[in-house]
Amino acid sequence: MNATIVLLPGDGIGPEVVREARSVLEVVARRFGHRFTFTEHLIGGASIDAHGTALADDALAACRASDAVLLGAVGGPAWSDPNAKVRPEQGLLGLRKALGLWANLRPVRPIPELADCSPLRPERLAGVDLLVVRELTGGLYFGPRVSDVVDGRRRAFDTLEYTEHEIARVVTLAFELARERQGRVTSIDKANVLESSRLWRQIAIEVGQRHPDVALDHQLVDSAAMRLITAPASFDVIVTENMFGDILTDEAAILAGSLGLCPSASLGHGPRGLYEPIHGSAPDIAGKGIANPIGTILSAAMLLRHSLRLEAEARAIEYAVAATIASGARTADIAAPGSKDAVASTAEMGARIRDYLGKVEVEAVEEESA
Ligand SMILES: NC(=O)c1ccc[n+]([C@@H]2O[C@H](COP(=O)([O-])OP(=O)(O)OC[C@H]3O[C@@H](n4cnc5c(N)ncnc54)[C@H](O)[C@@H]3O)[C@@H](O)[C@H]2O)c1
Ligand SMILES: CC(C)[C@H](C(=O)O)[C@@H](O)C(=O)O
Ligand SMILES: [Mg+2]
Repeated sequence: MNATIVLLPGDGIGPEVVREARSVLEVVARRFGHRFTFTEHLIGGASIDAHGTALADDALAACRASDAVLLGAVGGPAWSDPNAKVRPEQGLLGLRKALGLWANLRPVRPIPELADCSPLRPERLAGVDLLVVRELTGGLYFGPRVSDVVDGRRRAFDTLEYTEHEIARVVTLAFELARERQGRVTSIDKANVLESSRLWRQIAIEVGQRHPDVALDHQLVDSAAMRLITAPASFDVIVTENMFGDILTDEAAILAGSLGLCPSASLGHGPRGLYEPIHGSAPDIAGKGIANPIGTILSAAMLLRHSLRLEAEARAIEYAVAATIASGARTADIAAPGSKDAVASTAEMGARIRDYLGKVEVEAVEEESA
């Protein structure tokens, strides 16, 4: 197939990890006989420096015209002045909104060989396989906001606002995805305090009534944060509002062993999606060539699966990542403490994954995925 993929490397480690994911996609194209056309654009701080805006019109137009977008990360200390008029994160939020990407899928499935990397005991990690469906274009991120001075005192507020429609579509998607998995949805809210959460819970119940084959339970976000650590295997699909989902998924990433391992897919009504690792620009390690590229490479696999409907190709990447980990390759973030094994750079990890991809038996993977 022919597909146009826009690359938005962004800031910090973004360009380092996107470079590896692009090379992985190029190997997939060669092995499976596709033609992927890549165009690259600036976003975030890099775009502010070049154009004065976090996402220029031509970059957005290219994303709109593409089949899928692969993004690295935005942000960093150079653009973090609280008084700044323009911020890198506006580029990412604007892109999600402009493309209508209201659902963000964040799967977490710990790899057994990496159990040592997690601060949790291995028995707690047994059977963990969860998917967070995070609402992505509503809530505190997009509600009315004010920062002003009243009677000589500074004041600021953000608004957590949701409509019935915004909640229903993302909760419905969570139920549909649960049907393909273990058939359980946990809706996470703060219904003991927030009006928006009480509406969220009512809608979740109504959507649940239309999906009687899927089990629904509700949890309050504070105790859910605890249960993610004490009983992570009790979750199948989690659905939650934007900010809760942001926070809970960084926490859940630690079940996998590192933030650097976790991919995501942002989807709306059509096939076009935005794919990005859940981590940020990691200013503390940027430029050192040591970032873990796996979250971005697995995001590229999600791109193939969800936007291009290339299931066999997506699985081939996932097999290659699993084989690479099984062979002992480790970037610094997933190296066993005190391990004497040579630690792989970002580029070495990418190259090892591509080597395994080169050995995948294309026909066997295609048959298995059919
Ligand atoms: N999607 C995005 O673009 C995105 C996501 C989160 C944060 N951010 C931005 O990134 C900047 C830094 O935020 P932060 O430091 O709070 O979070 P971060 O995710 O950038 O980093 C948190 C910690 O995880 C480590 N880490 C992250 N990704 C890694 C990887 N691939 N390999 C190895 N280690 C990795 C970092 O070194 C750091 O110690 C901020 O400007 C923030 O707004 C962007
Ligand atoms: C950078 C920031 C706007 C973003 C978010 O909060 O959505 C990030 O933390 C994420 O998880 O993708
Ligand atoms: Mg986040």
